Amino acid sequence: MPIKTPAENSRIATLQTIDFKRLMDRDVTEQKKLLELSIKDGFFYLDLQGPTTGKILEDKATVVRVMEWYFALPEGEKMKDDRGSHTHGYKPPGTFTGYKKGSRDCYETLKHSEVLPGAVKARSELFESFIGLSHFVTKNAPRESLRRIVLARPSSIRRASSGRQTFQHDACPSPLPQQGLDDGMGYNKHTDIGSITLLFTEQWGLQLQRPGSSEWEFVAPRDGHAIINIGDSLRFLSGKLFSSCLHRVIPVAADEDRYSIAYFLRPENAAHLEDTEGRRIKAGEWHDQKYAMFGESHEKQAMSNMLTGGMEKVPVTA
Ligand SMILES: O=C(O)CCC(=O)C(=O)O
Ligand SMILES: [Fe+2]
Repeated sequence: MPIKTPAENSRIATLQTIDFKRLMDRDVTEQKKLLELSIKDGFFYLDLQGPTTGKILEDKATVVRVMEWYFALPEGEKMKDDRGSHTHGYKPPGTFTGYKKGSRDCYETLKHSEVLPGAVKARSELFESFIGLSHFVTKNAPRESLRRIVLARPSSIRRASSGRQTFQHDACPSPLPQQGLDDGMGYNKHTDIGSITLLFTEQWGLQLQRPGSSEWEFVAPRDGHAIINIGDSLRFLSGKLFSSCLHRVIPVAADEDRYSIAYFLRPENAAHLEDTEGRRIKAGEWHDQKYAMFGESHEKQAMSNMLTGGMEKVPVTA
């Protein structure tokens, strides 16, 4: 089935690409580019084509097929994996706010951090391989390069980190054709909590707002590439040098469900951060408080900088 694209007059983000292999080879030009992009955009493509990383792309395609099967299960089946947790298990749609004021999200997720959720245990070999590769890709290339370059601020970037894989499905609610696309709920604007997010999606829907801009731009899905974005924790650890770019997901087609896979690399819970308000806070506390905020009303969210990581106030960089 052809992939649905946004309306013709939509803005599409022009994002730069980092080559994974060059980063692994410690190519200084690529490291410099990564640093510049982390400061200016906080969002870029990661080219994963080639013999070293081909397996992650192969695994990803299979994982998407398993997700199509999983998310089509009856709600009661999926709820068996609901742990009421932000780090593992199933999260039903409507737990968070949607992108439109007053709406709830249409996003259901299956999260894995230590133990594979019951429903996908039978595919443990596939999931373990994919998760291991995601950790390798985020930790050994972007994070290591940033750490090496920002040696003037080595403190917490050097800390151990952990990761979590999230399998996501933006469900097309069944009465949507009657409601019209505008009522679709997507995923409300936010910055990511952790250090680095590795995102795979074959479909449109993701939008970003460049630091300092108020325009939403679509991020085009690109074969052979992951989308990387810097999260709040790494921005805080860099002394707010890096950008944790604001993004959201909106429905693009009334009759199309959307799938994405995110690997969230984050600092260990005990790492010290200084947040948007200058508060000293541990990474684990920032994680828990921000996740709680995702569930609050739009009014309450608007009263704090937490969801947007303070990025709405960052002036445009040249
Ligand atoms: O589904 C997507 O493309 C992005 C999801 C996202 O922003 C998130 O899970 O933090
Ligand atoms: Fe996100």
